[in-house]
Amino acid sequence: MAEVYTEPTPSAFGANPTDPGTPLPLSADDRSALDGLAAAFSRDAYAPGASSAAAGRVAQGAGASAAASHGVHAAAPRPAGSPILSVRSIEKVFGSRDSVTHALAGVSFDVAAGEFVGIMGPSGSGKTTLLNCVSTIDTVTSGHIIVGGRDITGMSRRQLAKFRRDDLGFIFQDSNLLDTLTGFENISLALTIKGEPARSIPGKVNAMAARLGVDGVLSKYPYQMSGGQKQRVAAARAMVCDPKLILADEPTGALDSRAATVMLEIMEMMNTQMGATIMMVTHDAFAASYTNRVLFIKDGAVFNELRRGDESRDAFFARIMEVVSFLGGEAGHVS
Ligand SMILES: Nc1ncnc2c1ncn2[C@@H]1O[C@H](COP(=O)(O)OP(=O)(O)OP(=O)(O)O)[C@@H](O)[C@H]1O
Repeated sequence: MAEVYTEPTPSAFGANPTDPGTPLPLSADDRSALDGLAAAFSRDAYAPGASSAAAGRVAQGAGASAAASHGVHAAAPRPAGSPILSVRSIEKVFGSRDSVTHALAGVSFDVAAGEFVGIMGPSGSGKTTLLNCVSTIDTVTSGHIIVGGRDITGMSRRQLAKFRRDDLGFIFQDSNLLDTLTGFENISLALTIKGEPARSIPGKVNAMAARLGVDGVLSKYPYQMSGGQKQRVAAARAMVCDPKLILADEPTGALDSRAATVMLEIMEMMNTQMGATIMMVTHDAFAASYTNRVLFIKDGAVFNELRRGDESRDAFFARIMEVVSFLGGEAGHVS
């Protein structure tokens, strides 16, 4: 889609993110947006009054000297091998008595550090339920989910909130950027909520944006960005806190084929060069062909698994399509 340039309106951090300027007071809208994002990052532990404190820290972070901003953050590549995620015999039952759905009926698998894993399966097979359980949006009926050696199924609400904030990064189909914040502010807010010292925030945001090719849109608001730019800013927001695991839910589902390809190449780079461990739910075999391994879910259970190995992406795509066709052929190449 052609990008229409609109002069950015002054933000709370100045128009140029590399020269943040004097922080302006946040409007009531900005504050309520901050409340929303803080709640998303830390739903249960979020305390009244935290928004203004968080906003203050964002403002300080963005206003810190640009010189301090060169303490560039880059996630250290993690060696593949040890599992970051272990899913053990999880079941999820919805409803009761007359109307019971076994959305997950004993799912087990591991995701090793440094893997990029795709989850595919027909509609209603349990992909979203699985993602929701790993992301702690939902709870399992039985079984265990272990992330970074800790069983999240036994955590308290407060521990879960901290876990989501510290250990997980999210990329949704709709970028879920806050409309009233610029790209810079959206990314920096993730660091602020995590408690990152204000002086190191601009450097980390600018460095991550540069790696993901969105340094040119940091002063723009989401409505001034293309769909692909928004997704890449969302990816930068997910990556900037160096989470153990990035969960992506149809990250290219709303993009045209060109923007989808750029996004997938960025995610591949996040995995291979920046050490991100990624689990991505997708209907799209083309998107899945960028991963190292695809797990196929059917009727709430792991039905098949394909590993890419040294295969070309095209060859992997062809094998994925064979399984998709066998399962009912609802996924395919983005047009
Ligand atoms: N809150 C709920 N209450 C009752 N049943 C549910 C609920 N959420 C999901 N289900 C059922 O669980 C099963 C798995 O749903 P899920 O959304 O995980 O599938 P999916 O593979 O993500 O599907 P799609 O590809 O269409 O998004 C389906 O039969 C669905 O109807």
